[in-house]
Amino acid sequence: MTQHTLSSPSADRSAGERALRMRRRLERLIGIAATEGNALVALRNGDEIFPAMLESVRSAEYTVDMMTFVYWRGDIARQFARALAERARAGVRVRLLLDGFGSRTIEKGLLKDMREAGVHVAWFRQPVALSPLKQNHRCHRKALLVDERVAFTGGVGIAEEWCGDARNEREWRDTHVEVRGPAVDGVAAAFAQNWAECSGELFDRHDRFSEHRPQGDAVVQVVRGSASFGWQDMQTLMQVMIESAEERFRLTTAYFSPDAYFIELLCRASRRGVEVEILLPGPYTDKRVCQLAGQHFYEDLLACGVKIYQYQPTMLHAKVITVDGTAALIGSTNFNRRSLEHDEEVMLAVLDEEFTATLDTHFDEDVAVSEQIRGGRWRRRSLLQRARETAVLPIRRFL
Ligand SMILES: O=P(O)(O)OC[C@H](O)CO
Repeated sequence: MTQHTLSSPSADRSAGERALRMRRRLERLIGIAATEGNALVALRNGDEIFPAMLESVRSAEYTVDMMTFVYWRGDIARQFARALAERARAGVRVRLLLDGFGSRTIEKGLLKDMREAGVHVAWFRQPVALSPLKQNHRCHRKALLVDERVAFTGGVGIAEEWCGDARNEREWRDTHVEVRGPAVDGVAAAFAQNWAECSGELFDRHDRFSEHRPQGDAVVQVVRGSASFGWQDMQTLMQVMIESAEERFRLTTAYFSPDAYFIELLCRASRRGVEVEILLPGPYTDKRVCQLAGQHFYEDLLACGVKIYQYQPTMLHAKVITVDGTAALIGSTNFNRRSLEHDEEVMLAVLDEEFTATLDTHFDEDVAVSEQIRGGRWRRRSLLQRARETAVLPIRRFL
């Protein structure tokens, strides 16, 4: 396992200044104020994530808003449907927003049961009868909001693949976060934006617009990515994080296929002395085409000194970044062009050393069961592998 320390006296002295600089860069370039007084809990893998989410739903007294890209099958899909339906029957306003592509294999019986119980279900851009221009823009946000006081976001989809504790290839590795405090509003706004498009309603009498009391010490900015042409806030967020790194930039992503611009930003960071570490899926990946598109850049990255690890036990689906032990990103955004340019996303930028340290510990533990890609060996990869990397190039802007 690689051990890292960031605790030189000068680093300690400047941690607060670095956080403030990062905060001001993000606030002025994205135009959304960060909030203070948030409490966050990092949840690792289905065994921690799903019980926390379900318990929260079951405790709802007023409102439950849930949006997901993936709602597939399995017992966990039925547990969520039952919990949402039960709350709707109890008089809670329950709204469920499903992406028309990502959730197309949901059991129709569950939809029927939820609707009969009073759950408001809406589809985000179902491919049937949708303009081809909109087909490519998916709702990739994952959010659960309960009673305006707690929000969850991260990488998890509702399907049996995410159950368990990453013990084998049937249990995916993922990270979610539970947040309380004023940052809940940012996640709520991400839900409201997509719900309004799909249902025609923005809010109703169940929304209390209650005030938030401080819940903790974390400073959080909630950044929304929205599908459109041109430069996106999500790209600004990534660029600021990379360019603000002074000592260490760590990226965990399920799908790594950015454009050449972001590869160059990573290389530049490494060249100026930042330890850049990238943790990606290995032998178990559900989208080999994305992996190949990213592998096309491995040689360039390795040549600049970037460290690349491939996770061995199962599919790695988390979307987490940490910078200098000071700041962290967590949410729905992959480090690919689909997330940075095409889809609706939501990401928390967290300025909190304790929370960042927890995610760094997860990173260390994941690296311990990963294989590092070595430059010499990678350069000797097979012609077939090289041909496959080249073959996916024409479609990489959609990955
Ligand atoms: O797009 P993500 O990162 O939510 O992952 C879900 C995948 O599409 C599953 O194939």
